[in-house]
Amino acid sequence: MAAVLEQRQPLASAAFAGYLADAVVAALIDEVTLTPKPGLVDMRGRGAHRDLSWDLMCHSAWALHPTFHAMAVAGQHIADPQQLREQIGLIGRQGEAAMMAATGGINTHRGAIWALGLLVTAAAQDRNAPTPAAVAARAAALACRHDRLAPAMTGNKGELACQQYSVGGARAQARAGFPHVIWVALPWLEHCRTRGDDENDARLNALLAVIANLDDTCILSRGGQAALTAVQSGALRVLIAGGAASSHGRSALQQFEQELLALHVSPGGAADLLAAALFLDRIKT
Ligand SMILES: CC(C)(COP(=O)(O)OP(=O)(O)OC[C@H]1O[C@@H](n2cnc3c(N)ncnc32)[C@H](O[C@H]2O[C@H](COP(=O)(O)OP(=O)(O)OP(=O)(O)O)[C@@H](O)[C@H]2O)[C@@H]1O)[C@@H](O)C(=O)NCCC(=O)NCCS
Ligand SMILES: Nc1ncnc2[nH]cnc12
Repeated sequence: MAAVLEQRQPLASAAFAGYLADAVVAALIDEVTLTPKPGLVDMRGRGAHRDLSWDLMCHSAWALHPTFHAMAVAGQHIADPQQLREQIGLIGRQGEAAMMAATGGINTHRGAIWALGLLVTAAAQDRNAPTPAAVAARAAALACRHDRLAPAMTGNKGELACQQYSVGGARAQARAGFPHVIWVALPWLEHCRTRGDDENDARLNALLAVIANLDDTCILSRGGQAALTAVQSGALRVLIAGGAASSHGRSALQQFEQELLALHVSPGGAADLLAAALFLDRIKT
């Protein structure tokens, strides 16, 4: 019996890493497929983006499966937290290169690789504690460690926006334990499901609640502080009007979408955090 268990243990652990990577890809596809999303790529079209499409986002999500799988395996097998942080940093940068190769140089999921990469690693670290808060806390501990192998500056638009507008961006969100996932998106999902919204509307309302509260560097880098303030209050207006499940909320949502298109901005960071919430929701027990 002991010999059988010894043989089965590694198999079960390999299957768990595969399950987690599948769950990340499913969450990314659920996010991009959610329709209608203001300013973002969805089943209707490319929102405020010229170079993205639903097909490309799905292709990119699948191309990242090996990246998320490798991170989950690292989370299972590397006990030293500093070594783990640096290993997933390497895997993450290789994942960004794989994403660019798959999309012909278009940034589809850089923010998602970061957020979901940390979360999938943290989920794999302890399969007995898959609650959203526990996974997010472990992910935050990893994000807080300094990756000595990372370039000092990325030169990315997000980093520049953080400096210019004094916001924390994707890094601070992770280091704080994903507050917009744990305290905004997941409670909104739960609240909307409980009051009887259908799943699509519950997800849309969760997204709007994140948009209303997030310093999204995607919006800042394209439209500056004025655009961010307009977008945050536009999302709040939709929720106050009753949200996506109500007729007033639906008209407010249409108006909000027109505002985003006119400003030519897109809440890409909020979309990543919705995907993170959908991942944690999928794996929780
Ligand atoms: C830490 C990194 C994420 C690097 O971050 P940095 O800030 O240096 O640069 P960006 O890559 O520009 O920004 C980070 C992306 O994170 C998303 N995001 C934005 N605001 C927030 C927020 N407040 N909280 C959480 N997440 C946020 C967002 O991602 C989405 O938008 C992307 C498209 O954005 P962009 O290219 O600006 O816009 P386009 O419309 O494409 O450009 P134009 O059309 O205008 O030209 C898309 O990818 C979404 O995912 C931000 O873009 C991280 O990359 C890093 O350091 N990695 C190193 C590897 C590592 O350590 N990994 C650890 C293990 S996972
Ligand atoms: N649906 C989406 N549209 C545009 N950018 C995104 N980044 C992550 N998800 C996105």
